[in-house]
Amino acid sequence: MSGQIPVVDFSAYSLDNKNVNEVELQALTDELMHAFTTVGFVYLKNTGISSSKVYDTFDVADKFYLQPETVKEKYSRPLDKTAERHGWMALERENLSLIGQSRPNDLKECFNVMPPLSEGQTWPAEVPEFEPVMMDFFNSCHELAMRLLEIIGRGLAIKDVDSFLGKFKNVGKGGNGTNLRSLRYPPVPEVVKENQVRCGEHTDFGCLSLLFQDNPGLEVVNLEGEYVPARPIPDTTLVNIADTLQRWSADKLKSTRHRVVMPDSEEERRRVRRSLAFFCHCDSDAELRCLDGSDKYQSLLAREYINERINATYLSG
Ligand SMILES: O=C(O)CCC(=O)C(=O)O
Ligand SMILES: [Fe+2]
Repeated sequence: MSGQIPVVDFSAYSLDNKNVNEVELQALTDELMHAFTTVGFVYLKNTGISSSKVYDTFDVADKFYLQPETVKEKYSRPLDKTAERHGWMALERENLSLIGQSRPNDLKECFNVMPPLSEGQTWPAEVPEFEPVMMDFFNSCHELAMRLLEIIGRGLAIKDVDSFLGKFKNVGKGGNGTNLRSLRYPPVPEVVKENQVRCGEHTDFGCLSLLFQDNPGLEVVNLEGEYVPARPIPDTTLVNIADTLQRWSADKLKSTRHRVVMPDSEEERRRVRRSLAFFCHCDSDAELRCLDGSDKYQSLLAREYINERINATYLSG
C-alpha cells in the first residue's frame, strides 16, 4: 500500500517557502486532515528536508555504529525508565511489541538523541560530527513538526492555535520528551529466533512522528485492519499521528499500529536497514484536556500519560 497512505505535496508550507499562500495552505490542511483522521499516516514531498541531508545523517550514525562495543557502551541509554532517555541501545535490548514478551526482542540497534543532555550524559567523542549533524537534523525536524502542528490546529478548528503550539515550547529544552532516534537494523542472520522481527508492532507514544527510511520492511495497519508495506518513497518524509495526540484530539486523529518485519527476498535480507524517527512530544506539564471540548477522556498531564505508556513497554534489562 503506499496505495492507501496518501502522498501529499507540502510545497505550500515547505521549510523553504517564504511566501505562504492562504488558499494553498487551506487545501494542504484539508488533504492532511483527511489522512490523519483515516489511515493516520501520510508521505510528504517537498518538505524542505532534502534526501541528501537524510543520507548524510544516516552516514554519521553509521560511523558511531561501527565503533567497538566497548566504545558504544560508554554512551548507553539508561535503562531506568524514569531517567531521561538519551543514548545508545544495543541490539536486541528493546521490545516494542504490543503483544509483549511473546516475541523475542527487536533485531535492531538504536541511538536516541534527546537534548538537552542530563548530567553525566555525553556525545560520542569518537565521532566528532555526530553531535552537530544530529542536532542539525533534530532542528529541521522540529521546524517541520511545528508547521504540521499548526496545520493540525487549524484543521481541528482550535480557537487558540497559538496556545496549542505553546504546549510544545520546550521541545529540545528539557521538560519535553521529544527525541530523534537513529535506528540500524543489521542484515538478517542465517538463523532467526522464532517470531522475531526488526521492530515489534506498536503505536508511537508522543504527538507526531516523522520517519525517514532507506530500505523496505515497515508495515502499517490499513483501514481493513491488515498489515501492508509502507515502502520508502524517495524524497519523502513519512508522518504519523501518535497516541498522545490521538487521545488529546478525542480520537479524531488516528495513531496507527506499525512494525518492521524481516524482508522476504534474500537480497534484501542481506542489507542493513536504516531509519531516523523524530518523535515530537508536547511539554511534560501540558494538560491534555480534549481539544474538541468534550469529556471523552479525563484531563491529565502529558507526563502522566507518557509514563503510563513507558511502563507498559517491556525493556529487557
Ligand atoms: O524503523 C522504522 O522504520 C520504524 C521504527 C519505529 O516505528 C519506531 O521506532 O517507533
Ligand atoms: Fe514507531
